[in-house]
Amino acid sequence: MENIPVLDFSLKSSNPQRFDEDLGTAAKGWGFFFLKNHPLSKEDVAKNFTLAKEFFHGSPPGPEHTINEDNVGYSGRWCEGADGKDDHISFNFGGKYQAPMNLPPVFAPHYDFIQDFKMKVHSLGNELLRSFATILGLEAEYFSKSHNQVTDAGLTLRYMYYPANYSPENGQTRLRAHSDFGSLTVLFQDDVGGLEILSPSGKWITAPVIADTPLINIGDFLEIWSGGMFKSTVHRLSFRNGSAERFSMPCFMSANVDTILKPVREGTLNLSCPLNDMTAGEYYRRRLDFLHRGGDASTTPFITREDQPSVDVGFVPDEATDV
Ligand SMILES: O=C(O)CCC(=O)C(=O)O
Ligand SMILES: [Fe+2]
Repeated sequence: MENIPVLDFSLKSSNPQRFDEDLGTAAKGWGFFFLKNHPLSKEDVAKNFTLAKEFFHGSPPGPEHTINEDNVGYSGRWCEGADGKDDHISFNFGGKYQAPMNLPPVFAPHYDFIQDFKMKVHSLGNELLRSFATILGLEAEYFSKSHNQVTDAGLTLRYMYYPANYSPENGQTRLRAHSDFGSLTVLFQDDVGGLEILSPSGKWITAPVIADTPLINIGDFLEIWSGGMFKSTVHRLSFRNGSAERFSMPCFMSANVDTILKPVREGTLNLSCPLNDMTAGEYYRRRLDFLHRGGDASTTPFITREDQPSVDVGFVPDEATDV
């Protein structure tokens, strides 16, 4: 039985070398890990879920799609992907700051709270980026200095809702197989669970839910910078977990828009992706266009690795195993 690693963030101060070793093993193997003893408060996380619930229960699921190019706004049911068939709804608070008066009434009074929470998740992400740089033999600030939350791309907070009475006949998936296209993702989920992850041996595994313990995964940028050493692992949600509604909150950390996407060491890229020194901003924009604005798959950068299926362009229907 394969298990997703659980890392202890308290080691980062008490035994940093051990923490970095564990992080390196997790990043090279699964590309996913749980993080216990992290600095984000239960109360803050719970408040975000309360806001998300109030918003999604209050506005009827519909096809409206108002998400803008800064990744801010509402993305309606069956709207995402080239064929628009994934069954979920989301509200994104993109990296750039948004004026509170443009927010839906449920969120507007909590503008400061949401911005503050994004800053806290971003600080945690930067701590992890310092470890990733150290693991690669780079100065600790190598990655974190190109991740600015206030002046640049920063962190996108996404509230996600998977309705209970979903309709597989309308779409095939709740969330199709994909890799995340930023630097790293911090995912909070409710106790329904159901996220499926492609394991190092190529099996779909349903991730367990561990209370107060976010799941963190490597995104495409870190995979590229590390020359493919750290894995940006494919994950999905399919229609096999009963009919319970589900809420989740992924937080996507991205790099400053002008950061070049190429391996930190010349000639080490062991994955395939049409990059040509593309910037992080351009990569992100093209993947967002594909997701939200019917972008052309042939001009969208997707990573392919020998051990992972081609992603974002269809459903991979084989069953997952619970762990
Ligand atoms: O809802 C989830 O648990 C996963 C969300 C996710 O993978 C994404 O939005 O990229
Ligand atoms: Fe994802």
